[in-house]
Amino acid sequence: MALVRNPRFLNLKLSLPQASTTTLPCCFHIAATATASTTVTSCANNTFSASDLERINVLGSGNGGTVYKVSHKTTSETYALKKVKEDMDPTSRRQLLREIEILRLVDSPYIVKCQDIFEKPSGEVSILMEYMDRGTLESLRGEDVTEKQLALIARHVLKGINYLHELKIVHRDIKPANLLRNSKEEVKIADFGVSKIMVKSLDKCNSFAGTCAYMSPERINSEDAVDTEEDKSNVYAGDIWSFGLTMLEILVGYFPLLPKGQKPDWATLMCAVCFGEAPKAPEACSDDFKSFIDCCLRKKPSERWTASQLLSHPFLLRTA
Ligand SMILES: Nc1ncnc2c1ncn2[C@@H]1O[C@H](COP(=O)(O)OP(=O)(O)OP(=O)(O)O)[C@@H](O)[C@H]1O
Repeated sequence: MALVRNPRFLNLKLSLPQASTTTLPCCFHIAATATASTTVTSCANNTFSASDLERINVLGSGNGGTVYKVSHKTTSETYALKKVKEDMDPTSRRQLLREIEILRLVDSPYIVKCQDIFEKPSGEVSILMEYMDRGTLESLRGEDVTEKQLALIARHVLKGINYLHELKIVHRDIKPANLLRNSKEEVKIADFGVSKIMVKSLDKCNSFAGTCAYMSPERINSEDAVDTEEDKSNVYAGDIWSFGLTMLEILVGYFPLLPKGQKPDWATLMCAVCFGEAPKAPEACSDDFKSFIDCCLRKKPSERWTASQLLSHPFLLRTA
């Protein structure tokens, strides 16, 4: 039984499905003259060299590696450098390849920008990203977030989700730990390790990838939660469920699928998602917020609003 590390911001991870390739994309190769550290491919227009960067401190670490705050020696610009483990298992390697493929595709003010990607001859890969100086939305823990502040956060995240969905990318791991803030009050989506590009319109996306606490009912139990073909093909709705849970969690201050203070475990969580009522905003919240959450957290995927529809919801008008 998987126990949750933190009772407020949950992080129950499950493994990725098997993919057909574990090789780096063709553009991702080391030049013949490779030295200890080589710039391999650039996500943005600028090209960096790893030797131009100076480590300042560790920002955090996840399953795939460690993220450092670094400074560019000449420009003094600050960046975040994600160093991926060298001894990656095939699953982590697939995750990295997916992340790189998507980072090279996306360019939006609502997605954490990838500046460059480096690979050492030893196989160690580093991803240079824009630095988000306020960390993840988990850092809002213990803060009294008002509905107005939340509406601003929600607008940014939804714009990012809408951008991804227009590119036919499903993020599949929207949660507080994957949403980063900066002191310009911007919120951006990060971590594309379990995301998927929907190549064909009939691609299914019900695999168990991501953080299960934030998974929609249809991703946990595709048999029970979907009745119609429309439900089955609406793979993007899973991101809306995770987004709705995340927004509600930030406002109420605890994981909303379980009673406050209850220590969650796998079975309780799965029952709550699949068999319980969809979580609702507390009575004390505004009618607009209650309606917003209701539009995100409908158990049938086809009844959930899309990111584009939610961007016109009255709750967000207070940020316009
Ligand atoms: N661009 C960034 N700017 C500032 N801090 C960052 C940035 N990217 C990551 N971090 C910090 O580094 C931590 C680790 O990030 P990373 O993406 O490696 O792992 P994770 O998302 O927490 O876990 P996992 O990869 O296992 O899902 C984050 O929780 C965050 O605090």
